[in-house]
Order: sequence, then structure tokens, then C-alpha cells
Amino acid sequence: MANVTIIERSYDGMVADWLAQRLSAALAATDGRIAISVPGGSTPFPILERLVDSAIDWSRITVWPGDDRIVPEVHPASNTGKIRALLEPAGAQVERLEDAAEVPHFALVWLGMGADGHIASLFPNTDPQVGDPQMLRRLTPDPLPPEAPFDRITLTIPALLRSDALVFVIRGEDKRVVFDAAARGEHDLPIARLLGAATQEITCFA
Ligand SMILES: O=C(O)[C@H](O)[C@@H](O)[C@H](O)[C@H](O)COP(=O)(O)O
Repeated sequence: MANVTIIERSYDGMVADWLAQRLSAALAATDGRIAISVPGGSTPFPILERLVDSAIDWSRITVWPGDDRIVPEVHPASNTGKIRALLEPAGAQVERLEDAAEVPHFALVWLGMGADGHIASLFPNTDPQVGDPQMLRRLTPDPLPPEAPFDRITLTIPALLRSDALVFVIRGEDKRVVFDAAARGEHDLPIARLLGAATQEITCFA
């Protein structure tokens, strides 16, 4: 049973304020840089638009997309392109997963989740492993999600677990049912594998 703090009836401004506080605290705890991972999809970007205006020293933050579709950054489906457009002007360094050499330890990993229990691009058909020796994988979701029918590159479960904290923003009752069942260890979908192996603080904005 994963120890998850659920924050009910959340809204984008609330999540942005929480993230701003956590990132400020992580920056205050070190003289150097911190690394974070942020999700793609549709949920994060209204939150990131608020977060980018907060008083965070983005020049000390390296931002890793948790996953991306294998498309050019100028493609509308590119998570990295959208994240870069938002955060690089604020001073953040945004990584390209294809170029990644060494996946760091993350101060915070922020994830969304699909109704099928996927996280990042770890879809059920890819059989993601808690003990994966790789930090990054290229893979093909099957079925291809109609909203983003592309091959993917993604952080793996061990890479996502290389973090001080996990935070989820999960909107919709269908996803909430899947998430709660995962937290109780009632299925073996990717979200359940991640939560079952997590030892760090876990927060879910629902
Ligand atoms: O590349 C992606 O699509 C995301 O990384 C993906 O894992 C996303 O987080 C979930 O599918 C939830 O998407 P929404 O936030 O749009 O519900």
C-alpha cells in the first residue's frame, strides 16, 4: 500500500502554488542546480503557464520531459517543444531526452496518468519493469493513443523513482479509480508498479 497524500478538488492555481513552494524549498537546500521532470499531455501546460510567473530561480533548474513523442520539437505533439517554449525564456535548461547522457537524481518528478494506467510513455503493452537496467527507452504504445499516435521515448520506472518526491495531477473520475486501485496494489498496471516500488513522498492532486 503506497503512502499517498491525495489533495481533492484541486485546480491549476493550487497545483502551481504547491510546485512553486516545493521548488523554492529544493533550491534553498542546495547551492547548486536541481533537476525536475515534468509530464506532457494536456494537463500540465496551464499549470506551467502559472508556474513560470512565480518567483523561482529557473536559471538553477534543469527540466527533463518525462517522456516525448518521437517528433521534431516544432511539431505540435512535441512535449519538449512546448516545455522549452514555456520554461527556457524564464531561464530553465530543458533537456532533450534523445540527447540525454546521464539521467540525474530529481528533486521532483511530476507525472500525469492515462485511464489505462500509463505514466510518462510507459503504456501497459510495454510491460515496464521496476528493475529496468535502462533509464531511458524508446518504445511503441499499442494501441497508439489516438490523441498522439507516435513512437515514444520515455524515462523508465527506475529513472522516475530516482527522485525525492513524486507528484501526480490526475483529472477525471475514471483515472482516479485506476490510481486509487494502484495505490492499494489491486492491479499491475504501470502506475501500480511505480507506486508499489516508491519509497519517497507521493502527492496526488485530484
Ligand atoms: O506524452 C504524454 O502524453 C504524457 O506524458 C502522458 O503520460 C500524460 O501525462 C498522460 O497521458 C495524461 O495526459 P493528460 O494530462 O492529457 O490527461
